[in-house]
Amino acid sequence: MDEPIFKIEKLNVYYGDKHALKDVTCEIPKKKVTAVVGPSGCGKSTFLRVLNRMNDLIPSYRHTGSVKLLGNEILDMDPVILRKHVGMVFQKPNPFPKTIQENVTYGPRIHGIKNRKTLREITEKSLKQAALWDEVKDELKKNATNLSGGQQQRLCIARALSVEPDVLLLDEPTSALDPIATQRMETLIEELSDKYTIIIVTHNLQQALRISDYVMFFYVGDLVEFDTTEKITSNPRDQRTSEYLRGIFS
Ligand SMILES: Nc1ncnc2c1ncn2[C@@H]1O[C@H](COP(=O)(O)OP(=O)(O)OP(=O)(O)O)[C@@H](O)[C@H]1O
Repeated sequence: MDEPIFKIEKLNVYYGDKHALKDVTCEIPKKKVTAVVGPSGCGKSTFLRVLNRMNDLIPSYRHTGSVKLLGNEILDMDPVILRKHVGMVFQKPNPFPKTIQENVTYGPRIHGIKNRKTLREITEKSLKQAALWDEVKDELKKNATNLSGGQQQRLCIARALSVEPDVLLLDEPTSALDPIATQRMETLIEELSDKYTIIIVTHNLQQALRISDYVMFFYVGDLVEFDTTEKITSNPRDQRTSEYLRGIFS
């Protein structure tokens, strides 16, 4: 296997006394789709949010152990730089109440890009990658909040892609979308995985199995099993994984 994008060793996460992730050790492969699954409250979102330090602002939060992005300890990195490499898209589409173009160029501007032509090129490239360009190319100056839910979510993907990250973290990105928008998003995720590492939390097990190359199964803070989707579905090692996949609990 190539060098993993994330190397995680003995990661323990606490919110006050709550031990939310227990001794998690794993390596996340580059340019693959890894789905994070498990019952409610097992630590999926916590795990995802560790990876770009989104939990840092929670006063009761602390973690021990090591999380390395391409060999660099993320706690030693400037969070702004970390988040340039590790973008995130949330459950509910959350475009800024600004124009479509301003949404996409927000990140590049923060990172010092001012040239208008360059910003226009980034806008087009990012919107094309997010499969939204054809729908919005004539209305880049319109307010993003007028877009449909599915379009807003693809705009959030374009906004994340505009700073050329290595990793996209997706936290239940389709749970607020209708079935057609969900299907478009799934196709998009598959396309993007040629260029980006994608780590997706989803409650929808069928979706996880459809779109992922690897599956991580968490249960009450433990990483019970992490393997290729094929192996996990055909021959899970742990009985809890097998029962979860068979829908015995959810
Ligand atoms: N800000 C917080 N403060 C205290 N406890 C928290 C906080 N966020 C999460 N937890 C707790 O940590 C555990 C893991 O939560 P997390 O949200 O990561 O689970 P999850 O698997 O993503 O759940 P769900 O599928 O319901 O979204 C839960 O017991 C939760 O109550």
